Amino acid sequence: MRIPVIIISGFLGSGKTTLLLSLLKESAKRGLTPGVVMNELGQRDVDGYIVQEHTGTAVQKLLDGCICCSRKEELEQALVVLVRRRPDVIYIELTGVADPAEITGTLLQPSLRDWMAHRATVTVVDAYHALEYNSRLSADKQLVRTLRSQLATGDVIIVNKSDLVEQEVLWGIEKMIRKYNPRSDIVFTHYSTINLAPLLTGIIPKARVGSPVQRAPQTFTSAVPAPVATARAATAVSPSEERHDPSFSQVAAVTLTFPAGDAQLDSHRLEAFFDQCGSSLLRAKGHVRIEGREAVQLVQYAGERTHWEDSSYPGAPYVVCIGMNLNEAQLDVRWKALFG
Ligand SMILES: Nc1nc2c(ncn2[C@@H]2O[C@H](COP(=O)(O)OP(=O)(O)OP(=O)(O)O)[C@@H](O)[C@H]2O)c(=O)[nH]1
Repeated sequence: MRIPVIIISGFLGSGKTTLLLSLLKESAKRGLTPGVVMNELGQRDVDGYIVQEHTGTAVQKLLDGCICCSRKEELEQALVVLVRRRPDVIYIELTGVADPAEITGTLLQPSLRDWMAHRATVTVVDAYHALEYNSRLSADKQLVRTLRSQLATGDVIIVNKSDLVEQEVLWGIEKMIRKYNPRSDIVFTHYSTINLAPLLTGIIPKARVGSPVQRAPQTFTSAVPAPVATARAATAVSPSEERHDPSFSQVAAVTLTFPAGDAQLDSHRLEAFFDQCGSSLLRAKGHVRIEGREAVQLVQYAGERTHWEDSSYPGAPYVVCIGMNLNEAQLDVRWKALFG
């Protein structure tokens, strides 16, 4: 039986990793061994660390560029490696600027097509920004096309962060989605909480192949799932080589590091730093040391909001900023001033 592949697509900060974490927890609950491929625009593996920290799942990481166009061979190689481990299901989380149609094409390569089969593409939409992105990103025609393709190719479209908008906005988003995709399931969520059963129905652990397939409800309408225990699996990390390919579209990532020593940041100043970047900053994330806080902080800036969380990240602190036409030199000057 070919390994089912679920592709998670959606723009920057929409809630893809949040969905992946739910899928991994649900997989653990079902006794499934998942294989995970994650792609990051930046050089640092922020999301991969989050996944390992929360679920202990082995992750194939492809950093510093988008696998959708220029780096398809790397995805193919990563999948070939994964297949050898015989996972029950494979999840591929794309960068926010990747076109999922390109990835389904890769799955049909001779080296892969006998081993895996595309099961579904789930596209996550950020309800807070969905309606304004068309105009905000209009200077980047390639990106606008990609965002439309993310909608057009989604078998399931999750309109996430619905807690941040009014009902009328959700209706507007539904109308926009239907323009590009008349057939997908559309689910309105917060924290990407959907009924995962339709995605995972029929996928059974290898050890149980031959036993009857469990029936599951066929609707995506979700209730909040009960907390589940997550299995700690062996962690296999494949850091990518340092590469400097241009990102797909005009969106690019800049990595900012801390000065040597025990430098710490003031959390309010870091939030102001993000805010002052204006609309050119689409996403920022990293692991930082913050004054007055014992634990390393995972900082996430998405949708003009900054979220903080304790982390056990052991490495050198950093922040990855992702945006359109970011002025790297200016950013660097402002960043250094934070430590003054
Ligand atoms: N208010 C709110 N925040 C959310 C929701 N879903 C996710 N977030 C937060 O939004 C931020 C981005 O979520 P991620 O799941 O990392 O988004 P992503 O699409 O994986 O981001 P990138 O891979 O960096 O593009 C995190 O701080 C999440 O906690 C939601 O429904 N409501």
